Amino acid sequence: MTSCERNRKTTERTRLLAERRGASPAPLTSVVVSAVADFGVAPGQTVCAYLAVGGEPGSVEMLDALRSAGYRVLLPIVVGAAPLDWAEYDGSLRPGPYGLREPAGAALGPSAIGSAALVLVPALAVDHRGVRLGRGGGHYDRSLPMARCPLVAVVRESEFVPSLPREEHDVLMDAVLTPSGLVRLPL
Ligand SMILES: Nc1nc2c(c(=O)[nH]1)N(C=O)[C@@H](CNc1ccc(C(=O)N[C@@H](CCC(=O)O)C(=O)O)cc1)CN2
Ligand SMILES: Nc1ncnc2c1ncn2[C@@H]1O[C@H](COP(=O)(O)OP(=O)(O)OP(=O)(O)O)[C@@H](O)[C@H]1O
Repeated sequence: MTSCERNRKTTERTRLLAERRGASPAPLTSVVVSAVADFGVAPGQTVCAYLAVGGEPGSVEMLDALRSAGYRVLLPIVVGAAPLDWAEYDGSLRPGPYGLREPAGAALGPSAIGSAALVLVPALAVDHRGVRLGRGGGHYDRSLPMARCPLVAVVRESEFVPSLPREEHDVLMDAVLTPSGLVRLPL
């Protein structure tokens, strides 16, 4: 990856974050439950999810819908530049860094992502090959290699784009979920 391509990532991030500031909320409830079922994940199995911030699609209602459908829901905990830690979402949350809210339950360790049957990955954009653009901390790139299940990026329709700059550490997504539904990748 050249510094020119790295700059492209930064430019894309700035553009996408600005677009999100004017976007209408996308709480995603039933479409998420359908997508998880579409991958054959059964009630009782574990789904790694996230608590939406800064205009991301998703919501607390999305997490509650997954729990109501019988899934065990894990949420990420940021621990500096280490891989993400995880804890079960039991309905209680507490403030975390970057304006995030985090699960209040006991931390399970970074390897807990290995117990997931599906990971919902927050993203600013994803391309037709499955290349994901995140917020630039590398948190998911350090954690996703420990997952052994489908990885589903969650974005708005306009954030599902033909091509994004790709670095060697970027982990490819298996599918993209938008408010319109699930698309398997690569296209
Ligand atoms: N929902 C969510 N959780 C996540 C991520 C993410 O992208 N989305 N991350 C992906 O790696 C990690 C945390 N990284 C993050 C980095 C920056 C900001 C951020 O810019 N926050 C805004 C505040 C947004 C708000 O208050 O609405 C800010 O600090 O200005 C958020 C998360 C782990 N958890
Ligand atoms: N597996 C990894 N091990 C160590 N460093 C990594 C790894 N993956 C990414 N990084 C570092 O993290 C930084 C940000 O990477 P990148 O721009 O791909 O983040 P991102 O995917 O947009 O962010 P996030 O995953 O937090 O949403 C880069 O400096 C990169 O070198």
